[in-house]
Amino acid sequence: MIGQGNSLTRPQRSSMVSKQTILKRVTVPALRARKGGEKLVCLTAYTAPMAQFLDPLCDVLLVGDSLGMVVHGLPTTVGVTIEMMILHGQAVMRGSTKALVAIDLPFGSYERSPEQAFDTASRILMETGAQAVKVEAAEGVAESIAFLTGRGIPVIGHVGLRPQAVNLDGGFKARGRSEAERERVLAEARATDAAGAIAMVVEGVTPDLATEVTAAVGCPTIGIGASSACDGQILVTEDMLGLFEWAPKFVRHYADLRGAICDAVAGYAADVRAGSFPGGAEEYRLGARS
Ligand SMILES: Nc1nc(=O)c2c([nH]1)NC[C@@H]1CN(c3ccc(C(=O)N[C@@H](CCC(=O)O)C(=O)O)cc3)CN21
Ligand SMILES: CC(C)C(=O)C(=O)O
Ligand SMILES: [Mg+2]
Repeated sequence: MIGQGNSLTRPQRSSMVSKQTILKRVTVPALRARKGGEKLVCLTAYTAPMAQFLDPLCDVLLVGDSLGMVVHGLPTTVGVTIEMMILHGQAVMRGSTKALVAIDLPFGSYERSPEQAFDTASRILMETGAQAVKVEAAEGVAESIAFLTGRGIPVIGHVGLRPQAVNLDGGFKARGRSEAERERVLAEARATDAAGAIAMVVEGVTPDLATEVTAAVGCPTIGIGASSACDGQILVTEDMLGLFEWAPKFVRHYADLRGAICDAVAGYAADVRAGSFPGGAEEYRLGARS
């Protein structure tokens, strides 16, 4: 009954989903329509302020499970939890209005069965308001993609280098350098597409394999370390900004924010030690209001 719960008795403008709220974001059909057309611009986002910067410039914001490594200092993405994805997903939704927001299902939260995948995906969409989830799509996961799609949940696939399989692969290894591998990635991509995925990330593959995958599937491909043959590109934002301590070979650095931060902090430290910060402009005065 409306009016029973505290959260509904005093509606907050920002959290009430109006017709406009959903319509002003990039929609799933609009995303799908970009196949072979204008390139899709995608980046990861984990926080509200970063989402605010990126939202006007991007088609898709991905709350990637890379946040475990980039923000939480984990060695791989295997330790990321559903709760972490929800907390960061909520922050990104608060900081964005226009981009389609998709959230990675973390390791262990979807692989067992279509039912497990549905429970996790529906919970994540319900608690964040995001539009889509992303799954790392080994061939066996295609059944779950179809199960979710058939029940109203848009799914983005992720083929090629699958970071959640790092323990099996013995590292983050590029794909498509042998014929057997090429066939496996192509099979994963075809199964993901046939299951109804709205798009798929293609990670860490050779340019000819990226070309072949992009031609073989009906949904847009979003490349990361997969050449310009894909229908769009994604990078981890902290990598392209030069904020993360290491970066894969496929990253281009568009800024050196580590350098900028170190310079800024060195300046602050020097001023504090010299007693020159705070100065007059940064002090409160008796009787004055500002
Ligand atoms: N900061 C960050 N950026 C990412 O792109 C990223 C994450 N974290 N975490 C999750 C996954 C892991 N990813 C990675 C991590 C390392 C390599 C890497 O070192 N690759 C080797 C390729 C080795 C080979 O040739 O097979 C490289 O030299 O780039 C690639 C992708 C991509 N994702
Ligand atoms: C790099 C993208 C595709 C990703 O899966 C992540 O950030 O977790
Ligand atoms: Mg991921």
